[in-house]
Amino acid sequence: MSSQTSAAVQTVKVTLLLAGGHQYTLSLPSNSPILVAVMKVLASQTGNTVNNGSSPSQLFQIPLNDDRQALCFPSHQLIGVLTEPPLYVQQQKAQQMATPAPQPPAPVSHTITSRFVHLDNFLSDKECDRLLKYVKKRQKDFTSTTTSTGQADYRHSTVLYHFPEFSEMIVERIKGMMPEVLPQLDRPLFEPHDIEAQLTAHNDGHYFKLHNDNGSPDTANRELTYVYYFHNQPKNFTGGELLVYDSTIKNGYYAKADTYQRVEPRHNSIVFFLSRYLHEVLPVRCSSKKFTDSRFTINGWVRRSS
Ligand SMILES: O=C(O)CCC(=O)C(=O)O
Ligand SMILES: [Fe+2]
Repeated sequence: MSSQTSAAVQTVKVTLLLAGGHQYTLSLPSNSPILVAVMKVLASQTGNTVNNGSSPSQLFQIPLNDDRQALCFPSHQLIGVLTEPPLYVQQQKAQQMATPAPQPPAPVSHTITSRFVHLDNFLSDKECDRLLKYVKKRQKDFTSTTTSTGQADYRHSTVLYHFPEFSEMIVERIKGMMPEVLPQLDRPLFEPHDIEAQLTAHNDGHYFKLHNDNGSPDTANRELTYVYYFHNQPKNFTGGELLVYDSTIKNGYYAKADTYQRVEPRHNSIVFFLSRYLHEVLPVRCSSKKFTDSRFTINGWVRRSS
């Protein structure tokens, strides 16, 4: 599991001052990769006493308004940054930036790579054993999954909705991980309004086709999806990888790109990603067809208040 701590992370109000007198204000975690990139660009521009246009421009693509919009601009349009509380680029770093090795220009791409955080060893060995014994005992309580659209053949798996022996512990841990996970997904810290949890089993031939997790009015405030993977040892299925698709921006809205991030359902690992990302679960092959050999998950969603 990542050892990153949250102690120094705070929300920074950032106003981007752009060429032509434009400005945009957004809130970012102080360790946001976007904020770091913006400050680096400024520092590197300071190093060129006269900006003769020789330094390569990069394309900034910043999600705004809960991802309903994106602000895109080439880095040479960035004139200054107003931060509250004040942030200063360290002088030494700025000087290092001032003499950069020549770099090839960054390719201008309209594909936005989807971010995800995948952490191993989420539970202790003892907890995993207890969980595997628990699912075996509850096998008869699993029911077939459905989708909100009711579309047949869109999803095949079984699910257990009520499992307080584990769901309460998992939800508390997920909550405690928010300060570590959100900055890595470039999202500001927020107090979760609710965290849902369900226990799923994918056996032979099961899958979940392309979907997002917040596309209906009753799911619209889902911000993060988490999936905790576990299975019998040795593993007795193949497939079942999670594909998280990248995005492009079409007419100011996010759309699916052809590229994706592939997540292996590793035993005792947990993955976090934005619920708006399109994703799918590839078919599972489990020749024994035994329930206990399934690809198991505890998965759910972190909701914000509105
Ligand atoms: O099992 C997985 O890897 C993902 C499950 C999923 O996408 C969902 O339940 O919405
Ligand atoms: Fe999903």
